[in-house]
Amino acid sequence: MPSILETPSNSSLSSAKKSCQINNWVELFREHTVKTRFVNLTPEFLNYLSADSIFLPNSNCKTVYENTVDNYSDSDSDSDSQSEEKNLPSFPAIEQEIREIIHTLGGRVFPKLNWSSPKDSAWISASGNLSCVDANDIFLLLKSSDFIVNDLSYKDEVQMKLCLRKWYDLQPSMEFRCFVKNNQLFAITQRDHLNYYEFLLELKSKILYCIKDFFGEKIKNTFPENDYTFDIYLTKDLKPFLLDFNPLEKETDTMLFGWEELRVSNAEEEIKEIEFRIVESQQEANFNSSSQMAFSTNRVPKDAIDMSSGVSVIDFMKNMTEQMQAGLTIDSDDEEIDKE
Ligand SMILES: Nc1ncnc2c1ncn2[C@@H]1O[C@H](COP(=O)(O)OP(=O)(O)OP(=O)(O)O)[C@@H](O)[C@H]1O
Repeated sequence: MPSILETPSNSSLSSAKKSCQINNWVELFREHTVKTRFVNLTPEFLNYLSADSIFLPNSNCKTVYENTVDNYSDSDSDSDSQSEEKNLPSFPAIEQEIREIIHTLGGRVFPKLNWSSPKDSAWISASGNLSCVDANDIFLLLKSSDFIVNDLSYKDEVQMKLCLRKWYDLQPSMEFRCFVKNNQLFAITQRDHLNYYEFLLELKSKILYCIKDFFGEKIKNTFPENDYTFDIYLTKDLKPFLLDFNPLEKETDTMLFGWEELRVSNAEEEIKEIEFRIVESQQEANFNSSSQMAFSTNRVPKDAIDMSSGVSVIDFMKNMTEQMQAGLTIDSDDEEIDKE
């Protein structure tokens, strides 16, 4: 499997990389993707995101993370922390815009920048996933993620945006990554390649048919590139929704395919058969999980968490767990994407 995070070899962006920015494609597929809003990010805010240590801006709203740190503060350190607060950056306009968007999108959002979500930092949030109910939830996830660091490395070349998408409790079994070369769909993989979903074996040919149709009717002549990947979510009625585009480049995760297999695949000729891979047994899922553990490089943030109050990561996690057990997790509202 290719490594997901690779430092760009040079700073110029490929055409596909440009087109795959969510702010560049979402309008083209408005009817076929989830509700999305954007916040323009200022240079000051980008500097804050790029700064090494994890700290939250001066703000009125508090996350579980901040409450945890506060719990550890004793009275001697209170005045110190008050004077530190004065030096913290603050972004009231961005926070206000985020609050309004969260409200418009129904109270919970999924955050990402131009290309990436902070999926490697879900562990730090109280919910254990990427759902955010206020601005500080978003800041904490973005500040803790290596994928976001990678997006920020392009900040001098593109206008960086914070993208907020309406939150849905998606079924990982129904997500598929599809590969396009020379404007032809030639391969599809189950996106959650670490789990075996027996029911997919029976649905496989229907799913293939749905994705093939959707590609031909909605994507092929609309997306302005010839080589790329797209991610599809199928509702329980097998209605396709677009989740994401990525360049057909080595930095994109290829799940059940090896990069070399895709690279050498000859899509110059007309594709007669699309290769569709799903996990076919529990043993295969176990094998994929153990390989993922062995080669994983993106599971924890690369920088140690700099907690100025002196709370160790272990104490922090312990306290976080206690708070979660006390009921601070966000409940699912069972909302389905097909109710849109
Ligand atoms: N609106 C949403 N609500 C809830 N979960 C979502 C939403 N959008 C995406 N997800 C989940 O987050 C995962 C990652 O989403 P997305 O592809 O947008 O992020 P990414 O960082 O670009 O990932 P990749 O690098 O693999 O392309 C998806 O596979 C899906 O499970």
